[in-house]
Amino acid sequence: MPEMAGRLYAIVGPSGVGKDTLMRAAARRLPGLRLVRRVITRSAEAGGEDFESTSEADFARRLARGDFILHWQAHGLSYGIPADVLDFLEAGRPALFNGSRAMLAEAKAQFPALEAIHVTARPEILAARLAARGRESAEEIAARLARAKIGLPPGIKAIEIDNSGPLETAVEALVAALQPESAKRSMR
Ligand SMILES: Nc1ncnc2c1ncn2[C@@H]1O[C@H](COP(=O)(O)OP(=O)(O)OP(=O)(O)O)[C@@H](O)[C@H]1O
Ligand SMILES: O=P(O)(O)OC[C@H]1O[C@H](OP(=O)(O)O)[C@H](O)[C@@H]1O
Repeated sequence: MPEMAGRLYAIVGPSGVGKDTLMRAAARRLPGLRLVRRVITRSAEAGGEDFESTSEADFARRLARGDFILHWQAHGLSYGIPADVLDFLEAGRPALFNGSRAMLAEAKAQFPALEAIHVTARPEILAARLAARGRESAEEIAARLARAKIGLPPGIKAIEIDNSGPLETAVEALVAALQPESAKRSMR
């Protein structure tokens, strides 16, 4: 197994760029990598990633109790990263979560060693992928495409991966980024 420290990684980028697909492919290549199962106030029937569905009221209760190490809102939904990810990091295992570009400054303030991985793809490719995935309505897809342009917050450094082309090319870049020495070399 490739060498990996107990580091926390956030994969970010516009909706439909392929974050979940890349995460699953990287986990198949790196058996020690922990993929974080997010808590989301989205219906369990939505499909897509493996997540824990909850209500707004339950999310708020858990947030107040300190159950999330990071949390944010986007697309009218609340997202939480469960605190049990700390156990994996403390045990020296790396963990990767699907994050939000908008919360990266806050996440880096809280976890200075956090590595951000920014995945991009050309706008027409995003539109085609969201339509083909079919998880959202046409109206929701339009809102996600409008948000695609926000980019990274000013001053935030990230490893850049273009997933406009074949999936395998981006998977290789992600696997390299998740291994500390290569990650350092490709930092901007
Ligand atoms: N390189 C690629 N080539 C072709 N299709 C791809 C590629 N990468 C991802 N896809 C497809 O694009 C769609 C969106 O991917 P995915 O759900 O992983 O995106 P995401 O970034 O996690 O989106 P969201 O943030 O909305 O959850 C999926 O149907 C996936 O199979
Ligand atoms: O636009 P920004 O702030 O980067 O991301 C906001 C949210 O959009 C995506 O949500 P989902 O996975 O489609 O529910 C990301 O995973 C993130 O949680």
